Amino acid sequence: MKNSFINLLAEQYGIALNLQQQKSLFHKDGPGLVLAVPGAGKTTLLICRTAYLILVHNINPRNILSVTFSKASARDMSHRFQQLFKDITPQEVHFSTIHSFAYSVLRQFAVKQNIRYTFIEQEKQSMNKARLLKHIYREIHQDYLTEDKLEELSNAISYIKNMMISRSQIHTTAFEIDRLTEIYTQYENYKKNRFLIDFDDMLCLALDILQKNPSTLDRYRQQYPYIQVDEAQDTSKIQHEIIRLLAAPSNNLFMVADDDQSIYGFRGAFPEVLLRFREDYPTAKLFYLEQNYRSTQDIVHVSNRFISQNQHRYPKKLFTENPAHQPIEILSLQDEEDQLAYLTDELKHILPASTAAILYRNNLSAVPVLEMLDRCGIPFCIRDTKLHFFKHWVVQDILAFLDLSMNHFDLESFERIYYKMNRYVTKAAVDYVKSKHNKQSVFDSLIQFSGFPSYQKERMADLKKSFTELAAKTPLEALLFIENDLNYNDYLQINSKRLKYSYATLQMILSNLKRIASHTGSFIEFLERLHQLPGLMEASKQLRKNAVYLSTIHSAKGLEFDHVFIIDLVDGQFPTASSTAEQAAGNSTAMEEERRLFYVAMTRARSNLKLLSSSFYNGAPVKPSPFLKEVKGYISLGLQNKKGLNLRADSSPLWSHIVKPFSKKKTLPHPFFEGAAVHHASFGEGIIKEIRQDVLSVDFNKIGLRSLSLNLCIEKQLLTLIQSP
Ligand SMILES: Nc1ncnc2c1ncn2[C@@H]1O[C@H](COP(=O)(O)OP(=O)(O)OP(=O)(O)O)[C@@H](O)[C@H]1O
Repeated sequence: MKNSFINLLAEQYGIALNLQQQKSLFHKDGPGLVLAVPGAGKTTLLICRTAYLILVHNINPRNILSVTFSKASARDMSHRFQQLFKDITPQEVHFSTIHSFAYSVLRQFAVKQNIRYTFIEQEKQSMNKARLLKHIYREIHQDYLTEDKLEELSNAISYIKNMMISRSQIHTTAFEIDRLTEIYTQYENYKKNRFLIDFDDMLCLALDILQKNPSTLDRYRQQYPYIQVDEAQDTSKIQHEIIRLLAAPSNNLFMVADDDQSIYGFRGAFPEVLLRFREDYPTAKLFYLEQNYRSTQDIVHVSNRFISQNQHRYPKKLFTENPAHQPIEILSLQDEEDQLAYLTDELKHILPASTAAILYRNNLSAVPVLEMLDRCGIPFCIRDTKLHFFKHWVVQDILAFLDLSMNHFDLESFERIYYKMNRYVTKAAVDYVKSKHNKQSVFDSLIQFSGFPSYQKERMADLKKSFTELAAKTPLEALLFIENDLNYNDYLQINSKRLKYSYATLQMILSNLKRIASHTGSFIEFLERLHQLPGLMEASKQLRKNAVYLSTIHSAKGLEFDHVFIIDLVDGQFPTASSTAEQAAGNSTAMEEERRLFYVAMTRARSNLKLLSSSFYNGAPVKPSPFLKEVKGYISLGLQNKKGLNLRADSSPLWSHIVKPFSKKKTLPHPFFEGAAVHHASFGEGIIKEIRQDVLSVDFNKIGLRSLSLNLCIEKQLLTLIQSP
């Protein structure tokens, strides 16, 4: 029977399962855990096993509960099953998320009890989740909750529920949200009294119903004697609890997971269940899928070595029969500008564009990339919707500076920024300015305010002058002026801790703004661009064909591309500074998750993997990500194995083509030379300090030393020669 099913799969459906896949597929009764590597055919296995249970064991599809973590995976499984096996049964074969199973439990219960639950996430609600959390936060803290802090709070609430943390234990969590227990309690009370539920309440309520109603639990157990779980590494503690309860006592539980791809710790994923599966189910069978069908040997070899450094994992031997293609490339570029120029150049040659993806750790990295791709006419598709950059308060502050410079009567902008410039403007002075609103400009009111001593009035006159000067500047000059001359940078640096932001993040936001500003000639153009980019981003979601894919690594899970570029690989960004600090203090949990994240990123690539770092980031010198050094070592080991040579990585000729600085590119003919005075369309005047192939280092009068792509300057006619020295 078994053999004929395998033959049927091969002959009729064109699926030649390997021996490891076959072994796990034949596991029918009792607990089984399949540990798989990336691209090993986990989903292939699950849909084939579903067909096997139906065809060979005559199990009614209604009696199989197949669940996975995300809606996208459930849809993918369903689609793939339908494509292959739709003719094997007249019954519908279901693949769903655990949330959707929990919802069906809740719905049936609610109908019986005559309760009407409403989802609080729904936008139409007068008090939806976001509004409610903002309201509670304001009541408790007398302060506004920003969009990114809202996301953090929302994640914290989700984590508490998914990890089944009791209210009395909330204070033990690591979230940096003051009075979290109080916020959580008020949020829960508000919902409870109105039969409102959020996404994770479905899980809490379903578990509660199953625990408290033995007859209901029994009914579900009888309906689903076979349970299959895909992506089990992403399953949270409460989800595992629901599954554990349902599967008992027969425990016909078949879980497929890659513990090395568990990257949702912050949302409550609980892969520990996998690590102690044998303790929870002593009769459990363990299976391995170690053959990768996706990537070339180079990628598989390096990824395998890299992930093996984690301690808390099931050791696996990732291998592939795919050929070697070309070694992974590590590119050390000068700065982000250089990185963008490199990407543009590479992407021009990749056809169709949809075979390429640009992946990043932090979704702020997307901003300059999408701006550049749009400018260069390269179509892109961006999946992540939670990019708060354009609404961020730092961006809003900068816009208020610009607005006030253009309209000295703009009281709203003045109130937003007056205390962010270190100009000692008192509350009484602000009240006076308000009382004179519409009659005279805010600056004239400040100069006239009788409560100020004469030296302070002089300062106010200077401030007026500064804002008049500001209005005459180019957008980039204006941003630099706000940062430095109007002390906004100092404000960010001094207050970042109090505002619970890392200063590096705030700098990155300013940096992104400057990059956008550098490509615009006037305030209006700059404002229009800021307005246009979120719209382009939204519209890009519809584009998939022939568009480069931009994604955080988290959102790229499960996807694969011929060409993968992982960008911004600098120390402190990836791995994050906090994971490095925690590791130094003896706790490697966060660092292990960073490593898994990097592993997920590398294993998205089929054949071309490029890892990009830079020497400067946000204007400051940085070190490359320590992950790169490690990867370099593994690449060279791979080369040694292939060639049977014992070469030192940094001296071998083989090595030199792996570390390929961008500056090795051919440059177009140009009139520039070191020492020449030049004028740049955005950065103004400066002196060329160095020309190394395509990298031009210019010391600008206004912004200091910058590295530019020479080719880009020539192509876009950005740079002109002023005079010889
Ligand atoms: N036995 C096999 N022979 C040939 N190709 C296979 C086999 N099993 C799976 N594949 C192919 O390998 C690729 C990866 O399979 P699948 O998407 O199921 O992997 P996965 O384990 O879910 O990957 P990941 O976890 O990295 O997202 C698919 O293109 C699939 O068709």
